Amino acid sequence: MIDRGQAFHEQDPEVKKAFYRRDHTRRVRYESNYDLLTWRDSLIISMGFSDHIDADEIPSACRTIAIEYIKHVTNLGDTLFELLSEALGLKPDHLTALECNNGRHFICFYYPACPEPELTSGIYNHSDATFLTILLQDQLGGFQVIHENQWVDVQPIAGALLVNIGDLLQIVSNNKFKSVNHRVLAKRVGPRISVGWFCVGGSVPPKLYGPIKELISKENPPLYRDFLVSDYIKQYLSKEHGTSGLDYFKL
Ligand SMILES: O=C(O)CCC(=O)C(=O)O
Ligand SMILES: [Fe+2]
Repeated sequence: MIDRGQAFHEQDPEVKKAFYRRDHTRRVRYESNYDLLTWRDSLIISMGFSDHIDADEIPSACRTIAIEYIKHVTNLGDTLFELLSEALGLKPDHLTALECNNGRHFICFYYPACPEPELTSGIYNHSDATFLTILLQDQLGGFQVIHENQWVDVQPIAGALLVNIGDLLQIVSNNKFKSVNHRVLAKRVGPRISVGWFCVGGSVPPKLYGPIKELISKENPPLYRDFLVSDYIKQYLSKEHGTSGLDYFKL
């Protein structure tokens, strides 16, 4: 997947141009220098509105492997949601019944070598506005998480996947799970390739989420108000970089 993702990003710009769009309703799109604060390009396949992927829409450089990868990572996500449900003391299908595994986005990132890495970042400090994120990274390194107020390198391990809890899972679990702040450093060496699988929950028709009722009691009152994923994302995007939308939904 890493090799074919790199192959897509290293094609002639004329070929990539066909996928370049800023229209977020498009299911397959290529973004370059999206917000100028990040030193990376992205190939996005959104399955947010429907699960069906039209193979012809996916760039031929990575089509076969991307379809295969999405199938496997979606299965893995389903299994993780079962385990996470059980860890909360709920039935295994609880989180999938809430459609936390829906609203999936596959993104293949390309972080080019950067001549002045101290002036930018691969992706700035943030937590994900997702329920769950599964990442595949190459061997270059640069991914860091905050641990005890310090940035700690997450060393790549060949064949390993990185799983991050996102803000939305923190809310529905009423803080039993915590989303993690992370970033990717820009580097003089590159490119770094990573592949993310993000799921932001059911949004068609819009679904109201909030702390799971079974986790609420007199001793554990709800810490957040109910919200629509679209409202959460709107709030998240309106914030300064490095702050999540969690505070806005706190009771
Ligand atoms: O590229 C990576 O390894 C992480 C990307 C990331 O954190 C994000 O896009 O939210
Ligand atoms: Fe992230």
